[in-house]
Amino acid sequence: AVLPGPPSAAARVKESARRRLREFDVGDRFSRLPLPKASVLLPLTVRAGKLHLLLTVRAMQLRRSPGEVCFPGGKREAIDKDEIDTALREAKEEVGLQPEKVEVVCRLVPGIDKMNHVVTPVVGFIEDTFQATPNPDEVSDVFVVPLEYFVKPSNYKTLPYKTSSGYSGWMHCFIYDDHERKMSFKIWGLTAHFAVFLALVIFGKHPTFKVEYDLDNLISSAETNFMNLYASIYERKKSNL
Ligand SMILES: CCCCCCCCCCCCCC(=O)SCCNC(=O)CCNC(=O)[C@H](O)C(C)(C)COP(=O)(O)OP(=O)(O)OC[C@H]1O[C@@H](n2cnc3c(N)ncnc32)[C@H](O)[C@@H]1OP(=O)(O)O
Ligand SMILES: [Mg+2]
Repeated sequence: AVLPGPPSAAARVKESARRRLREFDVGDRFSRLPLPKASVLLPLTVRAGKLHLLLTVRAMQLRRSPGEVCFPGGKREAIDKDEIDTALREAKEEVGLQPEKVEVVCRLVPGIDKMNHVVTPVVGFIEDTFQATPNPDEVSDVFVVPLEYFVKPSNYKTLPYKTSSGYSGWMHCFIYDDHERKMSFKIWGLTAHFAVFLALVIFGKHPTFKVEYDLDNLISSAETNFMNLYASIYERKKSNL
């Protein structure tokens, strides 16, 4: 019999990421919150020995967030049995990614979008050979960014935000220059929030900018931040009844 050889560099990069990600899996712990739901897929791929994230640019004719950078994803539909189903269904619709070509690793702590959807990030590995076929109704472009950019950016600023429920904070804003394609992409808000958290989880080191987490207790501080935001919306919803 042929013995398996040593794992390739790419396989080792994936294995250490997988291990870190599993420690942060929230499973279905946030699945029963009484707010509408959406999911995004955080598609990870290894290129030239480094982890990269695939992102999309939303079509200009979309009603919500036209032209903004986001992950493949969308609102939950009745046929979806969980957050993972939603993310995979949307990724197929938007960029032609076949669900069976995704190795789903975990669900991370959710965020909340402008419309008060609980948005669950689902992390999965995709093949380095994947060629996106953007659905022009929803996606105008697809690009990849080295995951390390989200802890060590060369063009970064913060922007203030305040939700309608009165919760305020800072959001990250990255400009990523894709030198090969001679294009720049602005990644901010909820999408940047997920990308930064993913990079913190996987690399376990301090970023070059300030974050609203206790980095020594990343899991619990991420959950506390989410629950504070959630509580501000939930309290407000109740008082509007
Ligand atoms: C502390 C805790 C954390 C909190 C975070 C703090 C950080 C920052 C907070 C800052 C907070 C601010 C947050 C910021 O914004 S920040 C600004 C930067 N932008 C972002 O980060 C993007 C964030 N948004 C998203 O990722 C998505 O919107 C999510 C995933 C939330 C929803 O997904 P999505 O929006 O993608 O939903 P969809 O894919 O189901 O549907 C999309 C639309 O497409 C229509 N459609 C479908 N099929 C077709 C078709 N064939 N032909 C034509 N049209 C078609 C369909 O009817 C729908 O239309 P409509 O119904 O919308 O009109
Ligand atoms: Mg979408």
